Amino acid sequence: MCLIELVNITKVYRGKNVETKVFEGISFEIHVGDYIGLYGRSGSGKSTLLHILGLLDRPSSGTVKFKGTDIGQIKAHQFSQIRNEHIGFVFQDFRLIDELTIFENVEIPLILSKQKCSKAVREQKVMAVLSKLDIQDKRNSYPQELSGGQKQRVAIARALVNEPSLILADEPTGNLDEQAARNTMQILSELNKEGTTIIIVTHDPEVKKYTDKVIDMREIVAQM
Ligand SMILES: Nc1ncnc2c1ncn2[C@@H]1O[C@H](COP(=O)(O)OP(=O)(O)OP(=O)(O)O)[C@@H](O)[C@H]1O
Repeated sequence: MCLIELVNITKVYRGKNVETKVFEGISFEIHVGDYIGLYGRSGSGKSTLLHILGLLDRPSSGTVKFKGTDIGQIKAHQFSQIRNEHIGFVFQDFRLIDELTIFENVEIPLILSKQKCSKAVREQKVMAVLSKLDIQDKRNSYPQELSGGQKQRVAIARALVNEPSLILADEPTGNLDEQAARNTMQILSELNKEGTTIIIVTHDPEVKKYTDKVIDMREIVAQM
């Protein structure tokens, strides 16, 4: 089943003096259950593509369909609603909020979700993902009190709490030592086995051992 369909996508950044065409006329599909590594050299457009797949940005032209819905045809608030409910993000620098506890950080997507749930349900959902990621004992700690690997587990818990169809991970192992990186990749593999579609942007060749498919930016640009 097709989760995301990109048809004839072009992305051009128009600055004051410079116009950068990142890619032109690319088409491909992401299927439910895919575990994809997105590779390419620095500046090749990986983040740009990830932002389009994650509904953080729109292409300059072409069609993006998410679960069959043409996202070019929907209003801005629906666009962010689909993103909130269906997509979880994991970043290299974790992006946890320092002023909030681990519990509160993981609770954020539930508070932002349009499908409001009670405090008791939020508590139950947050504790379930914290336990799944084996970080429940840190619920009252603050991000700066955790190791890099623990922070990334919290970030994965936050990405998961809304039970998204898709997880997009931008260099998730980039700030981790070898052990924590392996642990993070094992967690993502488990989630994929449980049915979550995952796309990982990476420079790390080790990640290829885990993913099932590769999107190489060189091939995408070669389509142009
Ligand atoms: N907001 C922007 N405005 C103008 N140009 C941009 C913008 N964002 C990215 N670019 C340009 O688009 C191209 C692709 O950038 P992008 O960040 O997608 O690459 P990347 O493959 O993710 O790189 P890296 O691995 O270094 O993060 C680059 O030439 C970059 O300068």
